[in-house]
Amino acid sequence: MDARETLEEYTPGDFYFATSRHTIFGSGSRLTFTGTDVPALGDAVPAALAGTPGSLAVGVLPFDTTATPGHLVVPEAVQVAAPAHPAAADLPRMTVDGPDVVRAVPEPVDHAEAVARAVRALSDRGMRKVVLARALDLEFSGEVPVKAVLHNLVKDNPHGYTFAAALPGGRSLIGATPELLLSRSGRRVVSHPHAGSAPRSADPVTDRENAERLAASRKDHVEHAVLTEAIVETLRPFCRDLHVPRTPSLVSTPTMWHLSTMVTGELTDPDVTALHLAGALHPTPAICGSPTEDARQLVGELEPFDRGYYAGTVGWMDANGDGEWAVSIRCAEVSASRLRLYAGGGIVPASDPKAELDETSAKFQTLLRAMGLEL
Ligand SMILES: C=C(O[C@@H]1C=C(C(=O)O)C=C[C@H]1O)C(=O)O
Repeated sequence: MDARETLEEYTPGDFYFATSRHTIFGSGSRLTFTGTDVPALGDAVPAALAGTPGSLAVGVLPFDTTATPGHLVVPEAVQVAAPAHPAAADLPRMTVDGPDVVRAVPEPVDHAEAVARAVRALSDRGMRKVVLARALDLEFSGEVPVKAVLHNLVKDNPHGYTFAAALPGGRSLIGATPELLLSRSGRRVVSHPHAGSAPRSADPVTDRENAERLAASRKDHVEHAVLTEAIVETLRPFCRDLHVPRTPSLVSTPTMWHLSTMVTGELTDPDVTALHLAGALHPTPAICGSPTEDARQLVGELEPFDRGYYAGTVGWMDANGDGEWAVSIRCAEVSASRLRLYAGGGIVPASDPKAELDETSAKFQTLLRAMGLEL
């Protein structure tokens, strides 16, 4: 089956994960693992897969792994197909009828106010960074056309990780993220953290200027360094060799510019699985902050919703413990006729509330474009 056929076959409830290496498609569920104890999930999954070569577990971990259950399944059927791109770029766009209602949660002015409070809290509490998110709630007259939105997301995003995964209660998580939390292939591990952002522009001159301003932004480099340091600190004890570029690279998605750092390492103990490592890294300062516990607390104080599976991780693992776990951002949770879309940004002492509000609006574009919406 090629990547295009897997996309045609997809129905909500299936698992779809398109990367530049392959497209993983899982349907049905032979076994389900759910729970708030991530290390226990990390033990149960390889035990269940052992002895069944070629089998995979796929699924999601939430932002708050202590409050919301991780949800993993062993699909009845798994296809590992070729990458969706470049062929997917030539697919026709699917039409998505617009929603009847769009509601910002919180109102944009209140998000900017929360950012201002976060900046004060960082200095009062001696913290380095917190990530604040906001949401858009969309209500459709019928079922949300998840398949069409996924199709357009795949078409629009040649790089990164474009995904759809089942959540408890018949819900789905769909999105296209550029950020790799962790992949493991044998002893080789890779993490590709992203922090520091600027919007893309249809005008090439403005687009270049935005990129150059980001590359030169002290504030964004500070935001990025907090993240990379945390990733390196967590991975170092597991690795006998860790390669960390000295300076971040400028990378882009169709909607955003980012600073990113490709961290690669060699595992000391080959029995440490991809899920184990993803659980150790999560929640990184890309989506939570630093120090982690203080940031988690501040997120709870300032955001008027539960993040659910946004800012968690989505991916797969095989019987050998190899796998890929992407950071679940640029995504939406879908339940029947409702869709909640999330976007957040890292706040550091030098952050400006209006710029942070604009950054979340730009990050919403990944999903909004796939729905044909201009908001
Ligand atoms: C939190 C999000 O994105 C994260 C935050 C970034 C930032 O603050 O610059 C950049 C990339 C992501 O790690 C999101 O898209 O919702």
